[in-house]
Amino acid sequence: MDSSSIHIAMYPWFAMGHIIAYLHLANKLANKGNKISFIIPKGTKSKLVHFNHFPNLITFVPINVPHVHGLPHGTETTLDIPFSSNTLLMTAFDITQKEIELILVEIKPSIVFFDTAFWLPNLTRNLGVKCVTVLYWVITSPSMSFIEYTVRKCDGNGEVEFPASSSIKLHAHEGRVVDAILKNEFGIGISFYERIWRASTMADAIGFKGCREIEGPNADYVGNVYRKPVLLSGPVLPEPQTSALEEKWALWLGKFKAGSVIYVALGSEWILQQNQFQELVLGLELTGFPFLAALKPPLGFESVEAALPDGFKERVQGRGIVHGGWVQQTLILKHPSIGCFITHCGSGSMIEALVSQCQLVLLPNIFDQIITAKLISTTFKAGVEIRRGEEDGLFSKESVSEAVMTVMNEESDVGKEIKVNHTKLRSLLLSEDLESTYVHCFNHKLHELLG
Ligand SMILES: C[C@@H]1O[C@H](OP(=O)(O)OP(=O)(O)OC[C@H]2O[C@@H](n3ccc(=O)[nH]c3=O)[C@H](O)[C@@H]2O)[C@H](O)[C@H](O)[C@H]1O
Repeated sequence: MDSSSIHIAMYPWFAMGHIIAYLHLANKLANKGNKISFIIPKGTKSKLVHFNHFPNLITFVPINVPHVHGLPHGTETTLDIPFSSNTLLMTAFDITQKEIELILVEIKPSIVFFDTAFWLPNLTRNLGVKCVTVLYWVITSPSMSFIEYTVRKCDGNGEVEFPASSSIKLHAHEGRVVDAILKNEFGIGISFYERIWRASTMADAIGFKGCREIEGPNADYVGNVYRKPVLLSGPVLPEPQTSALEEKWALWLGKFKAGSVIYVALGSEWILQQNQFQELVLGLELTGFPFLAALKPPLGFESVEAALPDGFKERVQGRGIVHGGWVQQTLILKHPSIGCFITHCGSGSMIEALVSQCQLVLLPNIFDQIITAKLISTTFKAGVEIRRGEEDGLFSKESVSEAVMTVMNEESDVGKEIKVNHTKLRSLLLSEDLESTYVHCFNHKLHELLG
């Protein structure tokens, strides 16, 4: 490798949303001539190869996911388990410390990117070579700064000025989700926030997927709180996929007029309870629009078909599909028939949503998605949240239908406003030099970290 090239190792949390986002970043950094060693569970590589655009510069390093009591055998990522089991997978993730140390000693990277492995920086102290660690969050900086401010506001030592743009008001049910981040165990004997705090304290620098033009000074706030250098990679837009949309979806979507189909996907982790699953699909039926919902079967069900309301499949025959498996989301969002995307606001899906031409309906689940939904719906008015119960956070078929009809009625003031504001964000993200400038500066800062 020439002197301008860096050997970077990456070890993201075992969630497809993190792994895919890291691989998108790996492509951008490989495009700058860097060599990437991408450490992932051995069976997960097959799901990723078509995302890898620089096979000679990005090497997948397979590891075994240790078995932890309570985890189904063969579990590798959060895609394989209900959200409630994520803490067990995080325990397995923490047990990989020894294997990770052996890998790092062998490959001797100059920089390691990580996100929840708070113990990783310590492993790099004994490699015999200078090795810098970057805590790289794919969770948005407004979400992280909100959490940090919430903790400090409670501690009464919010000495660092909090970005006013993020003064976000949460509903009662949302507040409980945020509290869970601070209190619930995520891996043995440690909360998710404690994990964030240790990782942020131990890392040499803190990176974010995002840009100040959208997220404001939130990344700088987090850097100030931890007194660490902050690196922003920009939005890290997915490289065009090398594969084509599966024929069955291309043919089915091709039956409908442009902009008329609702696409629903809630990321790789969210498994709805049956009652909410049914309210969601009944809400789609109520809209009268064609729809494609890619959802995981509700808890306790082997298939989405088994969980559908009575008579639903017959009523929507030819107009609506509820699919229980993985779909090529970025390619579906590009299809001209898709006019509305109901998204859970995961950071990967949100970027894909913003660069799409769909109207956006927002249905967040976990804490960072809640903050992202507020940013898009309230700050930018580029999407509409589905109304939910203040205390229980439940939505109804009526509230699903109401949100879709609001954005799909482009004659209405709200529909027009959403479209105009979304187009502004899309133009910003796709503007000629935004991403290239961020990636160039990010790469330059990595060199600066190496001294
Ligand atoms: C960072 C963190 O990752 C988590 O991952 P999750 O999978 O839920 O969501 P995304 O970030 O949208 O990631 C999901 C990724 O999987 C892709 N996809 C998903 C479903 C499908 O059927 N086909 C696909 O191609 C999608 O295109 C996206 O790139 C949490 O959300 C968290 O809130 C988020 O901030």
